Amino acid sequence: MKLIIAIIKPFKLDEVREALADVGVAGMTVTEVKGFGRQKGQTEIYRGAEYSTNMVPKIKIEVVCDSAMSDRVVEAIQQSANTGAIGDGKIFVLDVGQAVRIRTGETDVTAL
Ligand SMILES: Nc1ncnc2c1ncn2[C@@H]1O[C@H](COP(=O)(O)OP(=O)(O)OP(=O)(O)O)[C@@H](O)[C@H]1O
Repeated sequence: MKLIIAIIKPFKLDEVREALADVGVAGMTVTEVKGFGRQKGQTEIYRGAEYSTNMVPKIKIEVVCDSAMSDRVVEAIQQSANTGAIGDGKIFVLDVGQAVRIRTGETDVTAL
């Protein structure tokens, strides 16, 4: 099994979710996060003064899937989250040792 972590632009979430459903992803976790890549330098006004902030709102998607479908999941995210502009995000792929469905005790791929 693989854990695929994707950091994407928030407005791309619906499109990415649909693309993941199309390749057979059954579940995912979504978190609102902040981060920066190479773009940095975003500015914001607070009480009339301009402040530089390096932290840009992003969405983090976590998907655990069978290793055999990992490449398809990564491709679906890369294509659906892509605008061609800076800040489109990153995808990380990690190995997963174990999964358990709490309700039934099913394990590994059958727990996904
Ligand atoms: N090395 C990293 N480790 C963890 N998270 C990262 C890393 N790089 C980027 N991120 C996350 O991904 C988000 C988007 O990164 P971003 O797309 O700006 O990266 P980039 O390398 O500058 O690419 P681009 O040139 O396309 O902007 C960041 O806001 C941050 O949350």
